[in-house]
Amino acid sequence: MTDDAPLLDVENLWVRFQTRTGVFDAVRGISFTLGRERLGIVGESGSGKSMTGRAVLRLIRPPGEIEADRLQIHGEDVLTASEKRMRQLRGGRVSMIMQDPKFSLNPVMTVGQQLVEALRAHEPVSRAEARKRALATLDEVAIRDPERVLNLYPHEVSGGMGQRIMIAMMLLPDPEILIADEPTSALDVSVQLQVLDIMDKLVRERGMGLMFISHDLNLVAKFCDRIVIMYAGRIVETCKASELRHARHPYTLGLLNSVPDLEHPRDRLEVLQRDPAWREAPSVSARQ
Ligand SMILES: Nc1ncnc2c1ncn2[C@@H]1O[C@H](COP(=O)(O)OP(=O)(O)OP(=O)(O)O)[C@@H](O)[C@H]1O
Repeated sequence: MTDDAPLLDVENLWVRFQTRTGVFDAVRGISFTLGRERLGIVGESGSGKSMTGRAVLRLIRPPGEIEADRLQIHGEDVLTASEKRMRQLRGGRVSMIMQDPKFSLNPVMTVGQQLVEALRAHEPVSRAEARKRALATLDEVAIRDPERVLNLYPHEVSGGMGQRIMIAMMLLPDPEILIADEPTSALDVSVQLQVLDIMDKLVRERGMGLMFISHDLNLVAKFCDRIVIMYAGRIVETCKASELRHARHPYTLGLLNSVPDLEHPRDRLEVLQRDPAWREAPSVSARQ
């Protein structure tokens, strides 16, 4: 590991699946880096966002295959790491938050048991110490009465609280990188922003790198420092969030215009027109 290495360094990443009808490339030669910043990965369904996030942790299940010229977590090669090492990295240095906490939390263990186990899997701490840290972290994600919540089972908590518990669990081992894959899309709109705010605050305070995967370009623009736009497994455009208004690619413009805006309602929403040439254009590099 070298200290000046980016937290994530990805060059020419491919994710491919052998299917009955031939080879399908879900990610087609993308390159990006992640520093201590909030990087948004945006694109429509099927554009390869989730596969990119999963590939970083080598979580692509067979028959899926990963290929890359470089795939490094803070200077460490993911492609050649042992499975044992990958288990240490997952949930240790790199945490991943998925869409729906109900599927990520174990239904037959209390919240407290899961938080304690999650921490003890990565650090040799006593149960008492792990419990203390779990309580402190629940407090950080704005959960009132954390003592009571530790004794609850996942079905006894609301979606918003479940997702905050997941965030607490992922942050307990103090990761350097957080990969959040549509972390709030299963939540009510009112709870979404609350959960995002908490995540944002923690990422900033801890100086972590965040890879935020979402189909919602407007949300990502508010919440991230830098944006990568994916289409058909490639990066078609990348820019600072603050410069999104200068975006040029018609796909990016289409994504910006294809969502309803309550402040500026329009009679008709634009239909995203696709040009077959976008598929074939070379991927843009989002390395810094
Ligand atoms: N086991 C598989 N075999 C073949 N193709 C697959 C397999 N798993 C995923 N894919 C394909 O890979 C492509 C990229 O999927 P991915 O989940 O990364 O998209 P996404 O951009 O995250 O979309 P979503 O927002 O719907 O999750 C999709 O077209 C999907 O159908």
